Amino acid sequence: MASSFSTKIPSLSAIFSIYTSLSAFTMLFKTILRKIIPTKIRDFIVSKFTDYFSSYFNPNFTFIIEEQSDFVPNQMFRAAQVYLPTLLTRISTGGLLVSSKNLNNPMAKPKFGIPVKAKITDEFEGIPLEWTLHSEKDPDTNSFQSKQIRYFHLTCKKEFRDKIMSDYFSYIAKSSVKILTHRDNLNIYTYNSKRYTWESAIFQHHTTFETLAMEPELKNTLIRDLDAFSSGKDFFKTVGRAWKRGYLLYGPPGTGKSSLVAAIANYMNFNVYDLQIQSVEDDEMLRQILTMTQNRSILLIEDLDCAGADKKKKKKKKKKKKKKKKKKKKKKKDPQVTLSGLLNFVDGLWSSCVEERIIIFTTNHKEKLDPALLRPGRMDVHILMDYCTPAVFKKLAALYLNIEEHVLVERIENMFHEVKATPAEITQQLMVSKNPDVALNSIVEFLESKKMTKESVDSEIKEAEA
Ligand SMILES: Nc1ncnc2c1ncn2[C@@H]1O[C@H](COP(=O)(O)OP(=O)(O)OP(=O)(O)O)[C@@H](O)[C@H]1O
Repeated sequence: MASSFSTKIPSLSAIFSIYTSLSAFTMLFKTILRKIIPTKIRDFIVSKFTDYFSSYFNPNFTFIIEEQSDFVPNQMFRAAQVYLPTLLTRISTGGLLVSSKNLNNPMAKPKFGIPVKAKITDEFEGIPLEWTLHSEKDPDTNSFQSKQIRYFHLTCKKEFRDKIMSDYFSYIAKSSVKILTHRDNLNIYTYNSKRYTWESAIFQHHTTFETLAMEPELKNTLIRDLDAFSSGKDFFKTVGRAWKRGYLLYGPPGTGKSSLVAAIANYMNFNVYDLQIQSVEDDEMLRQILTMTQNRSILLIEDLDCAGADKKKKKKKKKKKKKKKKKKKKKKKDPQVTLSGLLNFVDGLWSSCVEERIIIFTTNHKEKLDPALLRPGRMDVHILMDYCTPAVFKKLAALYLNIEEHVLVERIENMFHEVKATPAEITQQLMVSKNPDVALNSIVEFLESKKMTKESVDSEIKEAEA
């Protein structure tokens, strides 16, 4: 029995020789593989094997939702950004971001946000889900730039993948629209070109259509226009137009253009993106900046005549180009955004990258703007915010002094035929006192002195001409 057992077990030297042959064969095989198969193909095969085995054994499936998709903001990322703060109580790991941006009210309730790497659980029709926000430095930026790439991971069990794809994402999109429609605070954003990002602050401008003095007919027309825009999603789709509306507000300084923007934002419940176009380097940067804005928002470009969209600047630019050929100039400080770059967003292909967008340009000098901007179809509505008229004055007096009538009202209204005053100037006088006699007399004095100054300037001009 002992002898038959010993004959079945190979000797130690036999095992060693088999091991040596196998190792030699493996090494030879590896060397041949390395020599015959190019590195790229080898890596591909290895990664396929790894993917296959890891996905075979991993019961989960992960959706990756990047902030930018093909250089355009990913609407699903935005929807998740709006939706997830409603689930903050379900953060399972990590902490919470706490911030308070309400400069006007330090006692205001702080806002809570999702930190990077924190895990948030959700449940959809009984399916457990887990969200995680990730952020990495963009490998395409150099060491002086700090651009980050952000993306969400949404993980579920593999068997629910199709259900999530078909129903959950549309649920998130709908929820985010609902949340945005009923938001408590509006934000105003300004672009930080060093950090490549829009920075926000709470927008607390109290001007509404109630407190804005405008010709009543003009105000009503504007409100009707905004209502039609707001409920016009299907209409815009049917006629094949992007769901956006452009307003050009023009008129002298102090006539209420900025106040009107605030009234529109409050009426529509839209955030405001206030773009200082002078700080935008070129059309490419403009495209990137504007595609980072959100739906249901106002894009505001103030003082457009100072922003490279006026006729003179265009001519100047041509001259500059010629000069540049002769002599290389130092860094240019003029904005490089071209009119066509701007128009691309007003009515070009890029205008459709954000939905329910209001674009507002303001200018003190409409006559200086390039006619291309004023052509029909470019800015849908042109609104003149002008010097005080009797109707505007009556509204201001009612707002500031709570009066409908006064002996001085007619006198002041007649004075507006002889001397121009802006609503800003009139409100300054109305602030002098809450007593109507004092405040209205102050307006009379102010208008008299303005009239005298105007008359003396006119006579000086006449003398100089003579
Ligand atoms: N139409 C108006 N109704 C009520 N208040 C007004 C109106 N116009 C001006 N005001 C008052 O004057 C202030 C300055 O007005 P606002 O900044 O809106 O004018 P603007 O036309 O935008 O001026 P600018 O062209 O210099 O930016 C406002 O804060 C507001 O108090």
